[in-house]
Amino acid sequence: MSPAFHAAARALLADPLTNKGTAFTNEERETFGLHGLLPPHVGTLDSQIERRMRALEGMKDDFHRYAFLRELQDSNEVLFQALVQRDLPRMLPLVYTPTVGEGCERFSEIWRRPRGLFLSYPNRDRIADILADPALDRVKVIVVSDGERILGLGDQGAGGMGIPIGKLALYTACAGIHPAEVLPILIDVGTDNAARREDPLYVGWRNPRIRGAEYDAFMESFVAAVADRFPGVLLQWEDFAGKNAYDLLERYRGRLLSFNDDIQGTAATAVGTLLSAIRRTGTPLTEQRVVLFGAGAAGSGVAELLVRAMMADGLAEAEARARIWAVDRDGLVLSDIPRLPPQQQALAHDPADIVDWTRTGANAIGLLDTVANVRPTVLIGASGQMGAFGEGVIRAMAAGVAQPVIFPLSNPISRAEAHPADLLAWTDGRAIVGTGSPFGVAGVTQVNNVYIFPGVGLGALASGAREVTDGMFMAAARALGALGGEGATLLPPITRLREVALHIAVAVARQALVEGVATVDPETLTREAIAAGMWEATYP
Ligand SMILES: NC(=O)C1=CN([C@@H]2O[C@H](COP(=O)(O)OP(=O)(O)OC[C@H]3O[C@@H](n4cnc5c(N)ncnc54)[C@H](O)[C@@H]3O)[C@@H](O)[C@H]2O)C=CC1
Ligand SMILES: CC(=O)C(=O)O
Ligand SMILES: [Mg+2]
Repeated sequence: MSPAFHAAARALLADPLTNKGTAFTNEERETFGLHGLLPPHVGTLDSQIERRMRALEGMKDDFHRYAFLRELQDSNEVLFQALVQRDLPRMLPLVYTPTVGEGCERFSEIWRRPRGLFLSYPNRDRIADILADPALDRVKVIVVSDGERILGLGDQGAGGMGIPIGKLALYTACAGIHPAEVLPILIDVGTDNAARREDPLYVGWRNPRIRGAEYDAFMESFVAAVADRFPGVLLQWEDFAGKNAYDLLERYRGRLLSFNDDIQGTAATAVGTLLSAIRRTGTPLTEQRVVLFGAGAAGSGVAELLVRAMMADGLAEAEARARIWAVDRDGLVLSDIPRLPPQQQALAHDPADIVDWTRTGANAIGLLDTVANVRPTVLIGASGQMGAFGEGVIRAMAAGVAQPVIFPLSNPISRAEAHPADLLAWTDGRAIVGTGSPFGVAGVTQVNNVYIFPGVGLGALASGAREVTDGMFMAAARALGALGGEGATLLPPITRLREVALHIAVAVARQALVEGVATVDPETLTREAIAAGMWEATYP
């Protein structure tokens, strides 16, 4: 064997996209010169899964399981995906929320080998060169974050890369996007998290965050380079903080096929779940009274899609907005509060609306007073504030409604507004509860945008959409809501996420056709055709 042949054999094993480990057959070992590099046993995907499951169960905690699975993904993509897909309810909490939160906080500690791209500010003039890598020729889906608002855990800098990696693992697991077609990107413009910067192991750029015009110029070069290198790529903005989340979405949704998962994906998830919930309670959407706690990207996204859904059901815009109340860090969002961010101005009530409210204090109106006066049928948390839904608030809500719908959406578990078991206890089991992360409490639905983004992405790509419209998210929400749940839960179980993604993809693709943003022949856009394009985790 020539030196080149030996090198090629090693490269085959080193590349997670080609490595089959012990599952290389004897013929393949012969052809590719793998004899000796592998032990003599010829395994199967099943036996490999069994071995990894045993290793996983022997580990001391979920963080180590997360690190183990990341290493497996970096050594053998088929095996990683087959393992994840075989037991999604067990694996999702390990590769995604809640464990991915700790995975981001401790990203530098478990850094082993590269995955995806780090586009750091010092490399701002090299973006096109970096993207030119032929290994990226097949990329169809990008998830990008700048790490500033990682779940409810704040600024994690370069460690935020755990989120694009996790989201894209789910694009493959749920929407069947081939692992060679996904690209996680971390925009490293520094971090304002001093603990990260001062950590000697930190792998990111040790600099306070670049902001303002420099940041905008950097993002502009990034988008221009992506549009040039990957025409038609679907780009998902993820876990950007505050104003950047809105600005990037609005600035670029017409230039790139793109959406913001925290604003739009979360909105479709929450509205879809709510549509399922109201089939249980029997109260129409147009009669719901909704209190949102935390009116940032996720909360305001939910509110705007709710307004749209209520208007579709017959309310005037003002009537819909009158039914939604937002509480943020300065209390009830009112139009006379100075310097409200634009997304909150749209949700603000007139102070005249509350003149006859009973109040427990003279200052800002908090959640308890809001709940006591609005008597909401629905309470949604997207604040990242652990325990914000306390017993008093929940009992006040439950006093006014037979089946309170309560969704503490914040992730990970350490940031949830309430523990679902408490919500059930304080409402004598009457509450209909949905949480962002899985708590393992029977009858509680996981209300997480993983129910939406894989299907929206798949539908947008399948239809060759020129943009991802708000109508496509509304269609996704309705499709999700129509699926309903099993037993007390509102959505299909996690085991069925692949079916859910396909179902949503079909609805999204049809909506793209209706709105005239699809570019493929409508005849070809069948459920069967979309399903046929979904990659299965088996060895070639
Ligand atoms: N379940 C799901 O699918 C999703 C859950 N989330 C979760 O929602 C949370 C928020 O995410 P984003 O909206 O993107 O963040 P964000 O930072 O845009 O919004 C958070 C909002 O909460 C407000 N807030 C902070 N402290 C508060 C307090 N003490 N009282 C009232 N309001 C307070 C902030 O002022 C801000 O407006 C995170 O924990 C995130 O993990 C986000 C997206 C999807
Ligand atoms: C689920 C998600 O996207 C988040 O918590 O940010
Ligand atoms: Mg997110």
